[in-house]
Amino acid sequence: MRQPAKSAARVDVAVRAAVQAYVQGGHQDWRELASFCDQHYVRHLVDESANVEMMLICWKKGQASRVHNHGSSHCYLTVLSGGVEELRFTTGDTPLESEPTLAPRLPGVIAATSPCPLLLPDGVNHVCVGTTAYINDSMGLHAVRCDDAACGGPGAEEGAVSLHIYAPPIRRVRLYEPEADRVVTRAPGFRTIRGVEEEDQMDASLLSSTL
Ligand SMILES: N[C@@H](CS(=O)O)C(=O)O
Ligand SMILES: [Fe+2]
Repeated sequence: MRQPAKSAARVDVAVRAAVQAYVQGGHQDWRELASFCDQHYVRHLVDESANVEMMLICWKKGQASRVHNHGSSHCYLTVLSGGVEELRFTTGDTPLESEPTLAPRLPGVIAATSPCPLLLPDGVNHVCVGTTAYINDSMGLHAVRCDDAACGGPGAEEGAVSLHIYAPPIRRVRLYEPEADRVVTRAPGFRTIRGVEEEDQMDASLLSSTL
């Protein structure tokens, strides 16, 4: 992230203030956009500009993101309902020679390289309602999961809903797949954009609206 520290600090103050005002205001309008999918977590774009994008992510219990980066963006994750667990990873300092490899045939997939670097666990955060977590690529990678352990044990909620603000919008992510020994580059998709369903994204098996 090539951004002066002062400018990053201004973004940080502005985003946190806006999010906290929204949370403290007890707004419920996000519920109109929130819908879940049985197969995987889903992303709903609320709005975007050249500098920032805002989305809701709906997680059923047990659903998780794979280990990923955030395409050089600032990433703010605020839980609106339920709770999620964030597992952090680093890849260590060793530069790794990587070669192109077979990429999965899924929408948005751009390329894959092998091997997958060793993923070193770097902490666990439980993000509860009203709390904001922050990550960028210089801090490492993460995988997020919704389960009963995340916050407060079994609840009546169907799962969790989180509000994500990425600055600038994320156009490419890297997905780390140790089981396939590869790193996949993908353009992330959405289940809905400003409340309108993305028709080509409705086949859950294509993982289009997840990373
Ligand atoms: N960064 C992920 C959600 S999370 O795991 O932070 C996404 O945009 O889909
Ligand atoms: Fe993420």
